[in-house]
Amino acid sequence: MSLRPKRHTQTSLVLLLLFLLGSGFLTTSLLSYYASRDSIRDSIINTELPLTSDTVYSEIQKDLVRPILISSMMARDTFLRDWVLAGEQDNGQMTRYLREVQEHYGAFTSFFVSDKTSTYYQAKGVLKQVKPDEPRDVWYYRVRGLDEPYEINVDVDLANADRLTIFINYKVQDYDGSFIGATGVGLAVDAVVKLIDEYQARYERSVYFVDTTGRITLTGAQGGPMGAKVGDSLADVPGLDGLMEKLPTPQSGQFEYREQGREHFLNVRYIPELEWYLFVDKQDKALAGIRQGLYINLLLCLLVTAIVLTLVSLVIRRYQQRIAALATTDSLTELPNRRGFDILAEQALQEAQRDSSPLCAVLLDLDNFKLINDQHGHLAGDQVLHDFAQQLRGTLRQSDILCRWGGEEFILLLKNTDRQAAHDLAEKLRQQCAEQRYEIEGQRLQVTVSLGLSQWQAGESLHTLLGRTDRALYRAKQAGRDRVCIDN
Ligand SMILES: Nc1nc2c(ncn2[C@@H]2O[C@H](COP(=O)(O)OP(=O)(O)OP(=O)(O)O)[C@@H](O)[C@H]2O)c(=O)[nH]1
Repeated sequence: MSLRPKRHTQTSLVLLLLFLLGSGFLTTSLLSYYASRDSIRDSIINTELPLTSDTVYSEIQKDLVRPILISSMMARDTFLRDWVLAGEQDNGQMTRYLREVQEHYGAFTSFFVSDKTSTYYQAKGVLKQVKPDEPRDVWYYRVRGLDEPYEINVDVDLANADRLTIFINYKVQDYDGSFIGATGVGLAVDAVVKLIDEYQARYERSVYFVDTTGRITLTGAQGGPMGAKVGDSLADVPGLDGLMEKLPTPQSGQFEYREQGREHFLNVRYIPELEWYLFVDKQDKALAGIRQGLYINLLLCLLVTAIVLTLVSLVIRRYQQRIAALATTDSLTELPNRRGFDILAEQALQEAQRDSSPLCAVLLDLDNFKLINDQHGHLAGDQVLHDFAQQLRGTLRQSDILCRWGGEEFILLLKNTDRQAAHDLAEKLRQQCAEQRYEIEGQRLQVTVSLGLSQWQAGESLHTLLGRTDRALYRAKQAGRDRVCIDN
């Protein structure tokens, strides 16, 4: 015998819980993710990057701008100009002057080129004569035609075994403003590259310089963004499309862009002395960290939701089964009640219809039960009912359906049982009951039972079958009780 509870209430409750827990967890996880992301982004954009940029800028001031100032000072030096105007008499004086500047200010090289004699002076003496058709001297003739007072040029230094050098080439003019030569100092590029590497290591940022046209002018030893080299244009560097969208031509400001799924924060600052832009680029790692935190968080929420839902559905299912059992079970005899019988009988009738198997119904009614209650009390009556039910259950097969029909009346559905077999069984039950003695409070009570029996006819409804069975029972009572009557 099985009584199955319906599942749809449980499913909708579980779905509701899933929705509530899921949306709750998702909302809190996303809110905390966005809050931390915004605060990290805010701190990087508004504090960290500008601070780094300021620091790098001030170091640049010291390391790159200082040579410009020195060169500017040399160009305005009265000794230098007087010496040139006096006809460049004593080379030793100029050489000493350049050596003093180089040593005192820690420059890599120092030079003066006279426009009148085309002589290239440096700290160790006269280096050579500059010539317009010599490719290495192009810079000089360019400086001569400059509108601005100076230029910064990255070039090889003949005086220092052709080392790559940043030259500050300053125009020298006499007291009337006529061009009389070019002077300045040089800074070894590898020293500047080392400086950039130091910034990058210290601040964990990518630091490089770009000129006004977007061409990379100076990078660390590992190159610029995506390994780009000096001279490359940012627009031509593969993978920087995100940056180019935000910043087609260099300009100062804060920018955010994506490169191969990675978030970048960029601070760009114009250095007027160099006419270069300083790029300080931070590839975000903190945001990737909190994004990973979000995924772990969501995974945990999913796990908790799954555990909670599993537990809840187990509990619900258990209680549903309990409630269903309570609703369909008679508490005194622990047999199915009428509601339980309706479910079981419906299934039994369908089986009989499908298999064309015989099925019999038997109604059992204890005789003169009122007397038991009246003479021995209601509790004794309860005990008799309980013991009678147990006795019946013990005699019947597992497949037989036994229910308490109400009061002192029971109903029995016998599957795969024809009228004759059912009658034999009913007779056996009647005899058993008549022979049984119920031990209650020291007394041995005896009851008899009347039984009405009928066989189900194909296509017949449960209601009709029970009506016929009830009539058979009535006849058994009328005929004097303690007997079995079969409906014809
Ligand atoms: N103790 C007890 N008595 C019950 C219960 N249900 C019904 N009864 C009693 O059973 C008695 C049935 O009485 P009647 O319907 O007159 O039938 P009867 O006395 O058995 O007489 P017949 O059925 O005609 O043989 C009533 O007194 C009910 O109160 C129950 O759960 N416990």
